[in-house]
Amino acid sequence: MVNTFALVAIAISVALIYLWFRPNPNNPKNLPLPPGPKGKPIIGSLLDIPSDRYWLTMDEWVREYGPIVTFKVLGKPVVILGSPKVAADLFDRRSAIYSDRPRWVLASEILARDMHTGTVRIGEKHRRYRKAIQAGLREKALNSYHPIEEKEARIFVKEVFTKPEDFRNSVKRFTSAVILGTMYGHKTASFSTDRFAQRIFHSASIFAGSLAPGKFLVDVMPWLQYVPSWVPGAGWKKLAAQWAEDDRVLYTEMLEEARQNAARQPSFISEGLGEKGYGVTEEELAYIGGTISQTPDTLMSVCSGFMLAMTRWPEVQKRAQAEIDSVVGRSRWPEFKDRVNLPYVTAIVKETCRWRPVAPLSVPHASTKDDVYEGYFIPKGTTVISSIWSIHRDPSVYPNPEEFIPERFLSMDPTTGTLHEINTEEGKERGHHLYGFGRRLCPGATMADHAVWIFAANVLWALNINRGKDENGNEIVPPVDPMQFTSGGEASHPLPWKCDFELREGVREFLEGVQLPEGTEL
Ligand code: HEM
Repeated sequence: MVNTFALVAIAISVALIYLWFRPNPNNPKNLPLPPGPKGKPIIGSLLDIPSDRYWLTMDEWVREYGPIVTFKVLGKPVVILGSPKVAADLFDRRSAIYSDRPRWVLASEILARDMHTGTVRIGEKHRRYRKAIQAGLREKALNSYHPIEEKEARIFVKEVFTKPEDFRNSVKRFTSAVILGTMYGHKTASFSTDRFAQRIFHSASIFAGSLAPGKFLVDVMPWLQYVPSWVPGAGWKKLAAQWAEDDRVLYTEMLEEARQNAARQPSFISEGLGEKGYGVTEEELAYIGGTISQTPDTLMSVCSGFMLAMTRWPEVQKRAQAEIDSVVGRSRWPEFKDRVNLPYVTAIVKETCRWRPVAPLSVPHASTKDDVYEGYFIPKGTTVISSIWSIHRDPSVYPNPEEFIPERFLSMDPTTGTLHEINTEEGKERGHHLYGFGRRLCPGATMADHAVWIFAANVLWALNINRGKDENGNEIVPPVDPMQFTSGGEASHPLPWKCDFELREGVREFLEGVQLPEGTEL
């Protein structure tokens, strides 16, 4: 009897040892994971990732271990891609494998009820949502948004000149007005009085916060979602349910507003309603709109980054103004049609996106198949992060990466002396990777780029952004190191800095012609 038990115990032990150590049939040579920090037993590198500006830690790992790094959290590998080549190899060239998202219980399943285009898992639903967005953002629609974008950029100039102390809210108003106007046909009043503007920023900050790695235990231990909310420590469930309900109400209200505005101002959402729509249900359309309504926050960060760079590098500002004055002149505002003749302004926008990327770690992807890359094994289900911060600092692609150098995106024709846009090899048409990669590439990238460009062109034409002064009247050079940018969440914004706005020649009379929407408080 004892012998039988012993034999069974031995057989089970041998089977378990075999199962534990057996070679993975997809990794018969037992290739290693990409190199990286060892971490601690069981928890791995969980405690090595600070809650503050964690992209800087990941960037240090890239510098130490190379352009592809692995760290582990509770036994699960996370891979960081830290060069343009590696990111393009995996996310673009192997997009069939690397286009899923990790499972986010709080952000995706609870808050977004599995209908957020950016967090939904790869598959039929994701394809349908992307198709809907692409249908809504086709070239004709993007061109029809130009009058709204141009008008809002001029309202920004008027507002910021009148209330310079409140310029951060004016930037928020500009980006909200562009998105709410084009997506819903909504006329945005002041940031503080508008019906939707503050709510979309609030919703975006909760959503971005809920994506922060390790912030909510339920993402590490999904079973926690089934613990009743009266159990000590499960109070987060009530809060999450409230956030989810606030978002549902907001998205539904905005969709209804688009329906009412359809005749006066057709919009992305109104075009998607009804039988001819985009092939999604009305509820899904509301959530697609909801996903997009979170983008004023990221747009605001790029526009503020541009203003900070102009304060810090006045010589760049002057050169751009000289280009604008020679092409546009002083008797009209810059328009989209000028873009082709303003390569230096375009290069400033690109350099802003490269220099201080608003999403320094982009949005994580996940793999759906075991894979081998450059002698390393990457198992199915691995979370793969593109460290845009590191990618935009690869000195072989972007020499002197800490310097703000728009010229890196330009070449000069030696015979005519005219400037032309050039793009870096892996950055393809944009020259940077702010908008991500592959099948998850931001579908709003062109629209976002238009909004930032028209903002930059109009601000440079109308205003000098001057440095603030200290109590002795000396100019304050604004600090621009990474600590001057907010931490946490997915988006990083410049912290407040001192600057002044001065109207350029002949602009005052143009401001009189800028009509402010009803409800605007100046
Ligand atoms: C400066 C502004 C913006 C930035 C920096 C930005 C950046 C990004 C990034 C990094 C991603 C993830 C890419 C990846 O996973 O590889 C993304 C996804 C997305 N963006 Fe944007 N975006 C901006 C504006 C917009 C706008 C204006 C729209 C729509 C009009 C938009 C719609 C989306 C959607 C729907 C996704 C999810 C795509 C997917 O997962 O398939 N974004 N964006």
